[in-house]
Amino acid sequence: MKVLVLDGVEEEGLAALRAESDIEVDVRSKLTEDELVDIIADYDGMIVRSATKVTARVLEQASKLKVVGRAGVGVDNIDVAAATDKGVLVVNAPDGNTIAAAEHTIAMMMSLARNIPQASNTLRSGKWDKKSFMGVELRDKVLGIIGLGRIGAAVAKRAQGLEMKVVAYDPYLTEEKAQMLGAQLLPLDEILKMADFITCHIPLTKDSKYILGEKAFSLMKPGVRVINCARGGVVDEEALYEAMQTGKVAGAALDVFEKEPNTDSPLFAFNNFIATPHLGASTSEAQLCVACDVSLELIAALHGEFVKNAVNIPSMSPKVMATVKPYLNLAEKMGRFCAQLIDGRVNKVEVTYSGDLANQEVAPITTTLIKGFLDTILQVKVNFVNAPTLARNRGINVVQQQASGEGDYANLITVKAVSDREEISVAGTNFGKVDPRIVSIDGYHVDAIPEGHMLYVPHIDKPRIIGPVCNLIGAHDINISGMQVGRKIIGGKAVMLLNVDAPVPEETMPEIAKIDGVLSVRNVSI
Ligand SMILES: NC(=O)C1=CN([C@@H]2O[C@H](COP(=O)(O)OP(=O)(O)OC[C@H]3O[C@@H](n4cnc5c(N)ncnc54)[C@H](O)[C@@H]3O)[C@@H](O)[C@H]2O)C=CC1
Ligand SMILES: O=C(O)CCC(=O)C(=O)O
Repeated sequence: MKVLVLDGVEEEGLAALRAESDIEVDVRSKLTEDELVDIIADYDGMIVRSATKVTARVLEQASKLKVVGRAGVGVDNIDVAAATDKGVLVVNAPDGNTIAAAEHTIAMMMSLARNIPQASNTLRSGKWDKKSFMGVELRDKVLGIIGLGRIGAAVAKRAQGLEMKVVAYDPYLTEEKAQMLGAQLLPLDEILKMADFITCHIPLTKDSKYILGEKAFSLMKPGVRVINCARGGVVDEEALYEAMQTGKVAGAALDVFEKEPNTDSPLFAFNNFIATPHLGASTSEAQLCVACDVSLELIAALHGEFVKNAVNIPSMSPKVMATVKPYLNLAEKMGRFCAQLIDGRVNKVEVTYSGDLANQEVAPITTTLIKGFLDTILQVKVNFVNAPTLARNRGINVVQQQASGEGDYANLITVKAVSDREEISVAGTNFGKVDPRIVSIDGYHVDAIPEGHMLYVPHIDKPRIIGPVCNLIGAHDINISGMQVGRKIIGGKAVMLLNVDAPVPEETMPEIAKIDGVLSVRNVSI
């Protein structure tokens, strides 16, 4: 497998990736979109920082690509929706650069308070000017943090060490958590009115775009200082320009811009404006950390194992992972089995969990079952990433439910598939920890190992059915390795499920179907 590494990802952090015998690492300097489009079909994985744009056009050509890794937090340079549609996993490395970004924010705040970059420039140009650079202290000042996540929390902790009063706006955080971090949660408007320093630590979303815009600046306290080390577009640069022009804002520090790279912002005209070229994560420690983290995620993803920091599939704690893992094989096989049994356009797949699974986090099992189901009927590559979207796009309503009460099995997954022609149900369980079995089809008990080639023959429960079916299969020199028959009442409908060493030839199927008492016949391959 080949992994393309761009944007100067720290070389030392790629060691784990390079150590994998089946992975070849190809480090390139920056590529244009056209260059990327030309070569991307050769790669199974890629790693970027923030410079490379992984666009829908690039992904369109990425026929082998399984995973895009972001050595950092923000994935706004990756078209995640297009990746999801294509079944490409997107992973990030959200923890490694938290301290770097928080320290950069504190450095920006101190620089704003004490005019350090400007004073340094003046001195280097030969002027010993003390008068122009009167500063302010941080002690007892109010710091307003917008977004109290990983970085916001690390900034809060450091600001308290500087004896600042920390207030925060984060509508997705509980009061208790904010209290633990030593910050008082307040509505945004109140923060804007009271803060001496305001710093943003939120992703750029449709809700957060221009969160510091014209209205916000109008509410701010005169003499406020504003910092953005999160994402360009969170601060409206035109509105900031106006607020600096009027003197409302006493200083601003931006590490990130709406358009990057940005070397000619009108804001550069203000002496009380400080800028760095998206350096928040640029420490050797952070770069090593994110490169190591993302390399491990790529190794896991390329080997089909679970990743910790997936952006476009629900993330799973190690505890949930340990619980669901033994059932994924069973679920995928059940999905495949069901899809091959049902006729017509499927519009609903209902998955019910009981026994041990009744109280577990089962969503990943459902996704795997749907993956197995769709895999057998679609030409496109189906995986854990795009299975839910593909099901939705095909009008398949996936319902997941957990049964209450005791059942006959320690764990049981029941799938009911409904089409415009029929409805079928299949139940399966794991014997021991990882030994999958189909234990019921449409309520008929069986005990079949779902693997290899199988022949499903619903029939009437009467003599001279099983023998003739087996004779016809044997006449084709096909070995039968397992057989299950299930019925509800003597002489009623019954089902027969055979494990065979090769698929029964299609031309034999009508002969089997003609046997008196056979209701239908179907090959199933797992
Ligand atoms: N300048 C740089 O080099 C770096 C920038 N970043 C950026 O910093 C930002 C924060 O990163 P983390 O703290 O790791 O993320 P995080 O996900 O841990 O925290 C984000 C916080 O923002 C809150 N939030 C989301 N939308 C909000 C809104 N509209 N209003 C208020 N709060 C909102 C969330 O509830 C969450 O608590 C990201 O955009 C990331 O890309 C991260 C690392 C380096
Ligand atoms: O990789 C970088 O330099 C930028 C980091 C960043 O912006 C992020 O992690 O969101």
